[in-house]
Amino acid sequence: MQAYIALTPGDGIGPEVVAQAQRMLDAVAARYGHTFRYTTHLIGGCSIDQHGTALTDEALAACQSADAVLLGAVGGPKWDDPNAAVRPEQGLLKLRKGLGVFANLRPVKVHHALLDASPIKPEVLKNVDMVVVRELTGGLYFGSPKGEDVVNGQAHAVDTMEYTESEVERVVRLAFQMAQNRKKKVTSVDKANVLATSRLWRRVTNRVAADYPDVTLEHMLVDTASMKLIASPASFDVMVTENTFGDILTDEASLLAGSMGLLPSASLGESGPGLYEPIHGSAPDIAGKGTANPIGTILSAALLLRYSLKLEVEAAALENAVEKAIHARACTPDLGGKLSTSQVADYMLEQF
Ligand SMILES: NC(=O)C1=CN([C@@H]2O[C@H](COP(=O)(O)OP(=O)(O)OC[C@H]3O[C@@H](n4cnc5c(N)ncnc54)[C@H](O)[C@@H]3O)[C@@H](O)[C@H]2O)C=CC1
Ligand SMILES: CC(C)CC(=O)C(=O)O
Ligand SMILES: [Mg+2]
Repeated sequence: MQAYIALTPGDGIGPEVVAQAQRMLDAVAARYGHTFRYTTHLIGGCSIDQHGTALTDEALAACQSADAVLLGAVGGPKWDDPNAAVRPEQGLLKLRKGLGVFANLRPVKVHHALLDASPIKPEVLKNVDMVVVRELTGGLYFGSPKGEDVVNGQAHAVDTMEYTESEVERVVRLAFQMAQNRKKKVTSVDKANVLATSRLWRRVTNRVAADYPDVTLEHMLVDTASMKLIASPASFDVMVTENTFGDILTDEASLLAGSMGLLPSASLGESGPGLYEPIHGSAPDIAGKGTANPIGTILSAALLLRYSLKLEVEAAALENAVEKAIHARACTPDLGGKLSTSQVADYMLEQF
C-alpha cells in the first residue's frame, strides 16, 4: 500500500525517538512491499523559535491531509518562562483538537523480562494488561474561560473543567467497545463526589453501559484509582477517564511497565488521521545524550500501522521486534541497559 505519514518530532528527545521509529517503519515498508511517504513539520518550542507560534496553520493542514501523524514530544526549559504568551504545549493541543482525536488509547503491559525494572513487587505485576482510554480534546486543558487577570488588585487565574454529554458518550462508548474484545470490564474513573463534570460523566457512562450488557462496569474515584493502580494493577482491564486524570494516571502506570520511555499511545477521532505519540515528554534531562528509550515511539508506530493503515500483520511484526529486544535486554539505561537510542533500533532491525 501507499501511505502518507506526517512526522512532528518536536523538541528535546522527540526528534531522537521519532528518527528511530521512522527507521522501523521503513523496515516494515521494505519487508512487506509498502511505500510510506513522509513530511516533517515543526511543533512546540522549535516552531515558536522559527514562526512565533507553536504550530502553524500550514503544519496543521499538512497533518490533517496525512493518513497518520507520528509525534515525538514538545517543550523544554528554554520555553518555560511563566510570562510567555506562547507555549510549546499549545501546539500539541492545537494538533489534537485540529485532528479531532478525542480518544487517547494508552496500553499498559508488563513484560516478564522487565519485572526488575519496576519499583513494584513482581507478584503484584503478574497479569497486568490494561488500556487507559483518556478523553483528549475536552476538560481542563481546553475549557473556557482560561487565563490570568487581576481581580481586586490580586493576580487571579482560572482553568475551566467542562464536558458536554456527547463528548463523554463518544469516548465512553469506545471504551466499552474495546472491553468487548478484551476482558470485558470497564473502570470509569472520576471525582463524582466533588465535581459536576464527573457527575455528568457517571450518568452518561451508566446510560451507555446498558448497551453493553456483556461488559462489567465499575466506577472509581480518581484518588482511589491512583492507589489501586499500584496496589492491584491486574484488576484493571479498560480504564476510561477524562483528560487530566488520564494524563496523570498513565505516567503513574508507566512505573508498572518499568519506564516512562516504554508506553505508546494512539489518539483516534470519528474519522481522519490518527495521532501517535509516546506518553512521555521531551525529557530535557537526557536530551542530546543519545540515551532516550525509543520503544514508546516505536510501539506508537506499531499502533499507527494497526489503527490508521489497518496493517495488522505488520503492526504485530513490529511489536514482536520490540518483544525480542526487551527479552534480550537490548535496552537503554532507563531499563538498566547499556545501548544508545539508535543501537536499540539497530538490534531490532537485525532481528527483523
Ligand atoms: N506529549 C508531550 O509532548 C509532553 C510534553 N511534556 C513536556 O516535556 C517537558 C519535560 O517534562 P517532564 O516533566 O520532565 O516529563 P518527561 O516525560 O519529559 O520526563 C519525565 C522523566 O522521564 C524520563 N523519560 C521520559 N521519556 C523517556 C524516554 N523515552 N527514555 C528514558 N527516559 C525518559 C525523563 O528523563 C524524566 O526523568 C516539559 O516541557 C513538559 O511540558 C510533558 C509531557 C508530555
Ligand atoms: C503536554 C500536555 C499537553 C499533555 C501531556 O502531558 C500528555 O499528553 O501526556
Ligand atoms: Mg502527560
